[in-house]
Amino acid sequence: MVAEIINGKELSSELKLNMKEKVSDLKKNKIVPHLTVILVGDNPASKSYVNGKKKACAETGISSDIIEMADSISEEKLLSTINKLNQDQSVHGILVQLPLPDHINEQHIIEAIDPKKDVDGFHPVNIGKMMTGADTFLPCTPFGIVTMLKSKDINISGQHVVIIGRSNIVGKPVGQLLLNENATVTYCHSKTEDLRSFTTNADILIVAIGKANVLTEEYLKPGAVVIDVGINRLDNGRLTGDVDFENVKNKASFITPVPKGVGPMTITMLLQNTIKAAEGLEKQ
Ligand SMILES: Nc1nc(=O)c2c([nH]1)NC[C@@H]1CN(c3ccc(C(=O)N[C@@H](CCC(=O)O)C(=O)O)cc3)C=[N+]21
Repeated sequence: MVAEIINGKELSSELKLNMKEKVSDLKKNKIVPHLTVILVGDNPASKSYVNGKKKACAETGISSDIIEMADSISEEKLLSTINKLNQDQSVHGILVQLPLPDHINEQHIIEAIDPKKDVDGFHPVNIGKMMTGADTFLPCTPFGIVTMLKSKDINISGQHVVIIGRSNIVGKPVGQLLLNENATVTYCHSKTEDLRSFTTNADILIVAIGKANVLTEEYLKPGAVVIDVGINRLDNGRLTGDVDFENVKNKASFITPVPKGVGPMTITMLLQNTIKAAEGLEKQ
């Protein structure tokens, strides 16, 4: 068996066509969806991701701006910038690019963003709503993963999903979203003993380890769906996931590539959330 590839870049292009229409409808009603991204410091990876977001906004007609701040900025200054954006009626979505410098408390920053403008879906209010299955901004990477599975009509209900990774932005919320879809969810992480005993029972395996090419075929049940959330830059400049794609592709039924997998879907779901913010949550 050769796994079918779930191409996140192509799916993103299709979804963006739809979004473009929604944006032009909003513009007819004099609403121009606007995303403001705050970028602190000059981490090259962060800069490149932020540019990707800006480009994707432009493709769909969403207006965006980037506020760049020095690495040495104080937490107070960043908080006051967020406060101004919270008050600004023309700004629908606010995204503070993570990670932040060590002297800034990320949780303080996330909690300062108006939950109605929290297009990352990281605010505790939105996380709480997500857990209860209420309508809210879903965190972009988990939302993208669920959208990819549904695009291929992959059954989630009753399936055993195993997640490797328990971060607040990927592992934990993707488990909640899939639980809401009636999956049976197992969380594994760096302290898990005998990882293979769990992963070889997974119908859907979500890999967010943060190490290049470490997930090989002996961790898989034949026919499993493999979602690779990793983005690792190799010394030769190439991007690769946490999954050893070539090694796994003959044992899985579906697999997401890196690049052109989960990454582009993360950005596309950010656009979707920004449109939702512009439409106003209560209207949905
Ligand atoms: N507040 C916040 N929200 C985020 O959503 C957020 C963040 N901080 N910090 C960093 C991570 C990472 N992230 C990616 C988005 C798109 C690609 C992406 O499009 N990747 C392309 C390749 C891009 C390239 O070539 O560099 C791909 O996989 O095909 C990757 C990574 C969003 N993040």
